[in-house]
Amino acid sequence: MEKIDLLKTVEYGGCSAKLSPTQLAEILSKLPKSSDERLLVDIDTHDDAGVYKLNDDTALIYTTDFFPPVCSDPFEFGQIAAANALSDVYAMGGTPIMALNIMMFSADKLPVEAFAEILQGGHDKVSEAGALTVGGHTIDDHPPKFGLAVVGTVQPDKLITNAKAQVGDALILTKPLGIGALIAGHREELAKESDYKRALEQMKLLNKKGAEIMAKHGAKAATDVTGFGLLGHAREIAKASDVSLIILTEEISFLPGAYELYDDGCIPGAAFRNLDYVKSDTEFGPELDYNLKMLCCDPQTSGGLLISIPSEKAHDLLSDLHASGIHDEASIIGEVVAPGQSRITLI
Ligand SMILES: Nc1ncnc2c1ncn2[C@@H]1O[C@H](COP(=O)(O)OP(=O)(O)OP(=O)(O)O)[C@@H](O)[C@H]1O
Ligand SMILES: [Mg+2]
Repeated sequence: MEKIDLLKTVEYGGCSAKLSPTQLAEILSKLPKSSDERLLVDIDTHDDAGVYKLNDDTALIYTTDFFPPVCSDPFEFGQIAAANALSDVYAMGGTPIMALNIMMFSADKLPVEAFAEILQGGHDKVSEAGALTVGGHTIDDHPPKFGLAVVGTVQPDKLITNAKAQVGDALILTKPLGIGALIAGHREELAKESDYKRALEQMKLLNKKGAEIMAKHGAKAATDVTGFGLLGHAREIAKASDVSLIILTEEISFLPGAYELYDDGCIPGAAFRNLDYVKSDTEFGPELDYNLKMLCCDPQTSGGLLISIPSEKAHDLLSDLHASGIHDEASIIGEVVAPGQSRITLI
């Protein structure tokens, strides 16, 4: 059988395919609100998932994410899409328990083997997460899209949201930035193969361990960094928590090759869209390097966790991330300060 290349089916894959955050925010602001005292997290705070309290011991976390191919290999695409969908449960401090496959695939346009391999890849990550695939839904559509709807659980008093960052907290990012750069660079045949492979590994890496470590250290606020880039998702934390954030670019880890790609002008369109979303309430330091500024808007697919934790606990949390052996590049990238004129200051 001829090797299937899913990237040939799309222009924008992965989380770069998300609707612009500016348009999404406008549409959501007009949606009728669901109100119920058991609803612990709703759309209002643009958080990673909805959360519903069943009783004093258990709340349900409910989320979905799906997108077009972000890589060539169907099995790997399935793994990445599933890792990305599961990530929202981890960002809320929860444990995924069940998943449904969401699949759009046209058997007229692609060999059905690709369909099976995407599902196998998804199943592989759902199993690694310790959750169960319990069904799904498929419609005929091209280019293909795949993702999950995931249900997780959390003890209500251990719930982590994007609305609980507090002045004095330190900000920790668990994975390096630059995934969007490497995907675009690979498509343009500008990225080194080894650098691109590194990006694939980061996308496949579950945020499970990072989430366990942040829960162990009592973090109260977090989100996962995906299509809106570091600044877009940081802004959601700042707004929902009514605080401001100072982010230091020199403390951020970037994937090898990402800076060089941006320097060569290989910047995904979604990075400009993300900049547009944050620029009105972000202050950029006068000496900030242009490529670093844009990399902070780089669209991530299955990116890391952005954690807000009291500063006195931050170093222990960071040590545990490094000791895990899978988050060597995690770092403290900034701090939470009282709300000021700008939601974010990027230096
Ligand atoms: N079609 C929609 N209808 C209702 N709410 C939506 C819709 N699309 C997005 N949202 C809500 O908008 C907010 C932001 O969504 P978004 O998909 O960016 O976040 P997310 O679920 O954390 O995904 P990711 O982790 O990939 O960024 C969330 O509260 C989400 O539930
Ligand atoms: Mg999220």
